[in-house]
Amino acid sequence: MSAFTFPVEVAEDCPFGIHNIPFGIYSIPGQARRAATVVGKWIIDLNTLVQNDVFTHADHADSLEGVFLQPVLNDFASLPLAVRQYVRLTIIENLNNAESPFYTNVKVQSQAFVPLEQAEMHMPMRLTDYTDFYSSIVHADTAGKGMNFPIPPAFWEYPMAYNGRVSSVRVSGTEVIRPKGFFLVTPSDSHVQLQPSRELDFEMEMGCFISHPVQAGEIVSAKEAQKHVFGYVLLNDWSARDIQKYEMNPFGPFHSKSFLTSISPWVVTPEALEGSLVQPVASNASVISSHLQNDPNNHAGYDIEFSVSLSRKGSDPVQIVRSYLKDSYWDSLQMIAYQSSSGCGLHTGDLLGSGTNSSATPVSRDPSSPVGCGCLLEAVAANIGLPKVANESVRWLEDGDLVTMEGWFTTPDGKKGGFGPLTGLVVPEKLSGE
Ligand SMILES: O=C(O)/C=C/C(=O)CC(=O)CC(=O)O
Ligand SMILES: [Ca+2]
Ligand SMILES: [Mg+2]
Repeated sequence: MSAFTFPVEVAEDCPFGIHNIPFGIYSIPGQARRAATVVGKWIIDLNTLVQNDVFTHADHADSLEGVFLQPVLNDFASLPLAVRQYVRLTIIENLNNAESPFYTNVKVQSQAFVPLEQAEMHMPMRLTDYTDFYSSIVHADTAGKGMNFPIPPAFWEYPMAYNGRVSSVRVSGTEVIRPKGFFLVTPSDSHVQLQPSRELDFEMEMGCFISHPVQAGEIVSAKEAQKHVFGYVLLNDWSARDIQKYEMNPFGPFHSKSFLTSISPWVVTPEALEGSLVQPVASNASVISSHLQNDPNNHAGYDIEFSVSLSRKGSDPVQIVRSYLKDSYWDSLQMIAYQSSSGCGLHTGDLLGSGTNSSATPVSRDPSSPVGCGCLLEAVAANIGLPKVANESVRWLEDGDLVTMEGWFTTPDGKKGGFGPLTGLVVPEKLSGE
């Protein structure tokens, strides 16, 4: 028997309580990748639950055969919402029942539970498309000043976006190789040179994975978009500001953002976020296209607290950023609606980045407290002093910096839930031949 006993122990600071039940892809040495959820310090292998008849619903059980043996969650994500909700609720019910096979069945006990620290986490989805949006007024205003782009009129009309590079989206823990790009070595130079970025940055974002496709030619309204959401991950849109400043004229970002985008491995469902629903985002109260207008009773205005911590030269991590999703001007349902507007269609596995999540930084604050900037560019542009790390002032990311993002919310039982950490270690650029 495993040490998985009733009642499940979930530490105060653990992101994975009984009502979170995110979905992810894990492996242990010698075994293929497969689907799991997580509670406390335990991975729960989902196919083992299928094989041991935990999911018995007459309408849903058949569709779960083999689905959790896939190396990505796309097949699960494309199942009807009722099936996915049934899986989550059945797991919660079993966790709360001392007589459940989770605690009493020898096979389930010996095969379903894997200590989290023994598992390697992988990309949860096979990505089909990746779009990154622009939804924070504070970010658009402050970072815009840093880039010499005032907030454009379109910002207030729809959630603006650019197309990202699918193959550059990688799971948490992937090293951040310092990117190279073209920019002036000194401002007086007449030509740019290909060189390693000196202004490497992070962007604190949330990613939304699509479940049911939107057919080509079909426009989805924000009011109808919820049924296309599979779930959410944390997303770090690593950005090279020197490359970006040169290349974003007049096109969108290219090399400055296409080297790596990291995501957290656990996909948190909209159901887990229901305890965090607050009011619809601010754009709903202004004049916008009717198909972008949210249903006040079915929107994605969640109260999620984000943080970014930085460790430099192996120092203790220092929380340098704290921001809130509720400060966004646009929500993920409006992003789905806007993405669909051209008739391009959406696919199971499309990833929509929220855009940098920033909140106001109080004018007078303790210099050691985190700032609201969702990226370093904002702090540089607005001359906001970040808390010191390893007794040093922070401007841009240095080789050896470890960046950790977190996102916390309230699960439907009123307890604290989280995404789990999203990390990336900055390593030097590769020299030719390496
Ligand atoms: O021009 C700016 O203010 C900056 C634009 C971006 O960095 C693009 C982007 O990734 C948008 C975002 O994350 O909000
Ligand atoms: Ca971004
Ligand atoms: Mg990126």
